[in-house]
Amino acid sequence: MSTVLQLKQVAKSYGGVPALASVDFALPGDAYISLLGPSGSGKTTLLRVIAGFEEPDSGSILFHGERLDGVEPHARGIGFVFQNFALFPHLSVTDNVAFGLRNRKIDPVTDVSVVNARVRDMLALVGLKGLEDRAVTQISGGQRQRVALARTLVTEPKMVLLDEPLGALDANLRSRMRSELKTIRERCGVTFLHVTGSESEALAMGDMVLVLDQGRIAQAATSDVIYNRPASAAVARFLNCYNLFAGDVVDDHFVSQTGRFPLNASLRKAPQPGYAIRHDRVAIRPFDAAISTEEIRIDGDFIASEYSGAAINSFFALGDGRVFEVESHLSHSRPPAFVEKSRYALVWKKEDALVFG
Ligand SMILES: Nc1ncnc2c1ncn2[C@@H]1O[C@H](COP(=O)(O)OP(=O)(O)OP(=O)(O)O)[C@@H](O)[C@H]1O
Repeated sequence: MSTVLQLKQVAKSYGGVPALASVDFALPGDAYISLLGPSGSGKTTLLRVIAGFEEPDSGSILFHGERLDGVEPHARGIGFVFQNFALFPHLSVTDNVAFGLRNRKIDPVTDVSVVNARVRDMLALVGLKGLEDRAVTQISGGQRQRVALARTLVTEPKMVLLDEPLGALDANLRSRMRSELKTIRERCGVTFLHVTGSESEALAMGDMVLVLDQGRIAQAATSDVIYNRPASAAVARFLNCYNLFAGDVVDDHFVSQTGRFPLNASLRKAPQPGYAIRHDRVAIRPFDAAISTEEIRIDGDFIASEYSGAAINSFFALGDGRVFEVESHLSHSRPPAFVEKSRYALVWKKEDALVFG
């Protein structure tokens, strides 16, 4: 697949503090890309640099093989959808969408019948037929999101950047708009780069997921690889589904404050040593249960459980005061009710742990 956008060692600092330390990646055409990172990792800065609202201090950005240095934002052919949608409140749905087309700096469209036809097609594409004359103050949040998208897409950008596009919507609408956005992207065939702080959104939407950590790409891979094989303890932490231990690899053990975990062979190269076991890879057994030689056990005092539809998440206090989480999927069997403050064995297979060293 051809490369649409390539960043090489892009860096940007504010007042001597790096927001982007050194960013390298290449994005394929016709794909949905999620950009995931915690608050302050540089996501918005990265989008602004790609869009041309900020110039990088160093490094290069190539769009369809051409360097973008000094190219004005409106001349880049890159659309931008803002988190708060930035619609004109006094204009109708149609006029909001037409605005970008009539007023763009390069090649504005002045023929009314052409504008009307393009806007009509675009409103149909994003599912807003019938709402053409409504004021944008008289439509729902999800519909406003679609107007913002239509207004960007009508200018036929070669790529679209979306900054937390679902952040302003309620939880219900957010999950509906995930599949809407993916469908709309498939219809128009351009690459979307979607910034989000939500790991579930990033994994659900991205054909490829970029994980940003302290101004660097910590991992770029498919959702499946990111989820099952995070490249570092930092990536595992952002996924919110791993218990993590700091410590060191000593001979064939990982030694942490909580205990010494025997290792199986594979060790992943990473900037920091760490040990990770996914919440749903852990079994909760009675305190007096025995384990096999292939298993690892730690003890924890039950704190509480949280029911979340398809799963129950149970929390345990470890000897060092840390909280350890176990996810039991209800498609297996429902776990018994655990007794508060009672001690249980928390057991996993050696081979299920990820060990970074
Ligand atoms: N205009 C600015 N002036 C000074 N510092 C800035 C500016 N913009 C961003 N920063 C700093 O750069 C770093 C990265 O910020 P950025 O907004 O890109 O992060 P983010 O990942 O988008 O965060 P969030 O998810 O909270 O929006 C932060 O430390 C931030 O304080």
